[in-house]
Amino acid sequence: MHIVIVNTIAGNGRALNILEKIQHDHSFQANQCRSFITDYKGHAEEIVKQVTEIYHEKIKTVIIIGGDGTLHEVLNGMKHYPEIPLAFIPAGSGNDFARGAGIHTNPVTLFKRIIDHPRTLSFKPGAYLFHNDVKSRRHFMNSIGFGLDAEVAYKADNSSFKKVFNRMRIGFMSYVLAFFTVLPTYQSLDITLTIDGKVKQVKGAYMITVSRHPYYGGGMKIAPQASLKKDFYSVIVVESMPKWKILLLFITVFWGKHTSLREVKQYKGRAITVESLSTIPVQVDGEAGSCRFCKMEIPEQKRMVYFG
Ligand SMILES: Nc1ncnc2c1ncn2[C@@H]1O[C@H](COP(=O)(O)OP(=O)(O)OP(=O)(O)O)[C@@H](O)[C@H]1O
Repeated sequence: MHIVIVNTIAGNGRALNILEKIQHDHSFQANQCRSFITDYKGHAEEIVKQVTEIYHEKIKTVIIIGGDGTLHEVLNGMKHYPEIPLAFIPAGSGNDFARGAGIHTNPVTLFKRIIDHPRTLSFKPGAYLFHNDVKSRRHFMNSIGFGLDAEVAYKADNSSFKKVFNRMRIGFMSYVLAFFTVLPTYQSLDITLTIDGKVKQVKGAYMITVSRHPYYGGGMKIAPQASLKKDFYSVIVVESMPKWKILLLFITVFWGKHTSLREVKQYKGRAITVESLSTIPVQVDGEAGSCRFCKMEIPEQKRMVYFG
């Protein structure tokens, strides 16, 4: 049995169009595919949790049609079943995971290949927790960012212009606009950063990003050296710099050239902790919130992803 999870609002309705196309395909009808449509935020995670608990022995693949937010939910909904392969048909507005994993194929062809002859990628997602409580441990597959990027993600998600840009298929523009709104009043961060046991005091940083692959924010190449094939994180620290230089960073990041700026430092590690005396903005796979502590580790278990 193949489980297909569809987020109706992802990519401004693109996921639903893709579902309609693949439902008419012979592979869908001939291969015991059961589709589930999300009705609200967090629903994908609930559906997958229930379905995998009941049918885990019968499920061949969980196929997601949606954006990175849906993938994040599904990854966490089935974290107790790492042996069940995941497949991702990108239909969001940002689709950074698809970029990082090299998924480019057209959706119907991708679906057929997932069912018949999938190529596989075996990778370790990131694991994170906010309260040093292992029960609250969750997974992420793109990045966790602290500071400016999280503030921008929050602003973009809660803006009226996001829907307009998504409808025009230029979803990244909502981040561009949010960036220019947030920058003038943005306050930098004082953070204690620990990478594999080595402690660094980071004063006046604009942001710290911990990545599993290079992309975020709808195509910005924030961590050019990160790769899903490597079992460590790429950590980018943007130190204090004049605001005009932040603009330069914002332009060059689309090509991954921002790392040549003196204030941009790159590190790598398997166990990362970010701590602050005050509450700081954080984004996990694009979902914005706040925290004072975050621990990120590379888990033991790998997750199999099918793609075309
Ligand atoms: N029916 C629904 N109504 C409202 N929100 C939903 C519904 N179904 C899913 N969601 C939420 O929609 C959010 C956005 O979904 P998703 O990230 O998949 O799409 P996207 O934002 O278009 O893509 P990307 O993250 O790649 O930019 C997720 O947080 C998800 O929980």
